[in-house]
Amino acid sequence: MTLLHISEARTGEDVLIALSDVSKSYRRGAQIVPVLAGLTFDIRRKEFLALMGPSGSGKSTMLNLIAGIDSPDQGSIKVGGEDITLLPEAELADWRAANVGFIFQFYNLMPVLTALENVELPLTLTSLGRRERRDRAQLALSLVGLSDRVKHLPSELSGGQQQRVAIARAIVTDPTVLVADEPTGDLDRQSAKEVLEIMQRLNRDMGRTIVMVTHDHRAAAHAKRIMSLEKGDLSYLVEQRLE
Ligand SMILES: Nc1ncnc2c1ncn2[C@@H]1O[C@H](COP(=O)(O)OP(=O)(O)OP(=O)(O)O)[C@@H](O)[C@H]1O
Repeated sequence: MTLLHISEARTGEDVLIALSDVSKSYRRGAQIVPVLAGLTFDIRRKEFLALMGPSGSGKSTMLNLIAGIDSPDQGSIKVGGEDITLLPEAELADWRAANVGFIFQFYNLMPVLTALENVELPLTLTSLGRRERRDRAQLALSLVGLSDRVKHLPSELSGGQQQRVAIARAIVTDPTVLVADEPTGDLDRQSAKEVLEIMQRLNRDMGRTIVMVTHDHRAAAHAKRIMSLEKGDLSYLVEQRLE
């Protein structure tokens, strides 16, 4: 394991996501709070990146920018060569639906829908027919080991199982990138391990690009690369390569 400065780690090869001079501040009353200041770094295709750092250091902000949920004040964010900061809001929403799979800490499943219906939901925005949607949702659920739970409601599933349904929902549209914000934050150690092993498999065996925010070193150890966003010096990132 080596520790190196981010600028030395940039190879330029097979870059999927490129942040260039990205800054973001929030306004709190009359005060402007800078969160990200001139951040430049790349995420390669098929990367599994864990983003760590102290509370309030801007991890979720950065994830939201990469996912097109939020826009920077300055700088460009290119995903697959397309600068998403230039897209108007309506186009950005379409871009997100087609390119980003979200995994949240508290699963965000629809309580009145079954596991299968939850996974099918993002496909209702596509032109796929009913049969095709169902087949894809079933396949996604089988990839997370839940073929025998398709008809269960979220309330009939454990936390770990609910998060696996959420992962199936995130991959069912075949997105360009999976973003996960504290995906194991609400899980016991065993369920967390199962969820992380599924994410690892999606990355290693299926070439999924994953960006995961986590506080947990055990969770981060499942990634291929760990970056730490440091409070105080917001543009400084430390990278640990785990390969
Ligand atoms: N919508 C918002 N309006 C105002 N301030 C915000 C907003 N979102 C985030 N912030 C502030 O920006 C800073 C970074 O927040 P962010 O959620 O990105 O940090 P984080 O590293 O993910 O923290 P945590 O680990 O606690 O989730 C914090 O000081 C937060 O209070």
